[in-house]
Amino acid sequence: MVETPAGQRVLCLTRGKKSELVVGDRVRWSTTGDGGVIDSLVERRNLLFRQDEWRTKSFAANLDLLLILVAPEPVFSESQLTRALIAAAAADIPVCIGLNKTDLPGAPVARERLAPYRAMGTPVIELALKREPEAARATLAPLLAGRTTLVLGPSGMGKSTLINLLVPQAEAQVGEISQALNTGRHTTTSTRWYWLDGAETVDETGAAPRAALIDSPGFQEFGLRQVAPEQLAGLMPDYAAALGHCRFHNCSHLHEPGCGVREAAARGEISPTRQRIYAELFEELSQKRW
Ligand SMILES: Nc1nc2c(ncn2[C@@H]2O[C@H](COP(=O)(O)OP(=O)(O)OP(=O)(O)O)[C@@H](O)[C@H]2O)c(=O)[nH]1
Ligand SMILES: [Zn+2]
Repeated sequence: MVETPAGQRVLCLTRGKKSELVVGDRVRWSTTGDGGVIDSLVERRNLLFRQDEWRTKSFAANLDLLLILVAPEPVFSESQLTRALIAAAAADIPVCIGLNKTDLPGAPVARERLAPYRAMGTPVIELALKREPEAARATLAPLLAGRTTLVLGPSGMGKSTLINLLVPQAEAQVGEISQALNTGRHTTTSTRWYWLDGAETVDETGAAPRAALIDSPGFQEFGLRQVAPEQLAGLMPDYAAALGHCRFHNCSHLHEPGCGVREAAARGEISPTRQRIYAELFEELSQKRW
């Protein structure tokens, strides 16, 4: 589906067998009368994707912000959060963590788990999308204004609630959480683009870029095979801040003597959980590629 600058939506075919197009792409296309055909892709500003051993899965292109939703319940995986942050850093996309459901009793623990992220400079906002929708709207408005934002989050964190709050006409379904499994059902099955109204700002040229939200389906695995192990530390802000003091230039920061990163970690500048995730990722990304 291609949208013209005038806002008309045209159903287009692609040339060739397999389409590599993703939501957020800009394309050149020709009309075929009742529809259109996509001729070419305009070069992407950025592309957020995950990659495992077998395949690459793109989320969306040309993003201004990645908003990662987490919540006290279901308990979010710090490994998944970190993977999303690393993928965004690798694609040069600004990030923000949204802690939702702050009305729940587990909020202080979740807030504590996010402290290392705040400390390393990752913006964290607090939301209670269901309980305090107007406050959530006020918190989100300046963040989303004039930008294209991809909302990412494991199932059950409140993605659909957020879309429904900001895009009243969206028929995004709000999934009822599966209490028994302590996991949400996957109710969002395709990536969708929504224009946001009422969040307009004027840029330096006097134009008012419209705000847009992209809703993507939940995911189980977040492969980072696009990242080489030696790139990893540079893409994790707490690790990156400690770089430049290792005895060996190709230090893995795992076991080498004279490692400035491990010294920083020993001083408490890198959380134990982040150290564990780094070690796991380093190992995973060092495995032989087929
Ligand atoms: N207590 C509380 N519950 C919330 C809040 N926001 C959302 N929920 C609930 O959390 C559950 C999951 O919310 P959804 O918006 O469906 O989550 P989702 O991330 O879209 O999940 P999927 O549709 O499974 O991908 C629903 O039962 C919501 O009512 C909140 O601020 N506080
Ligand atoms: Zn080191």
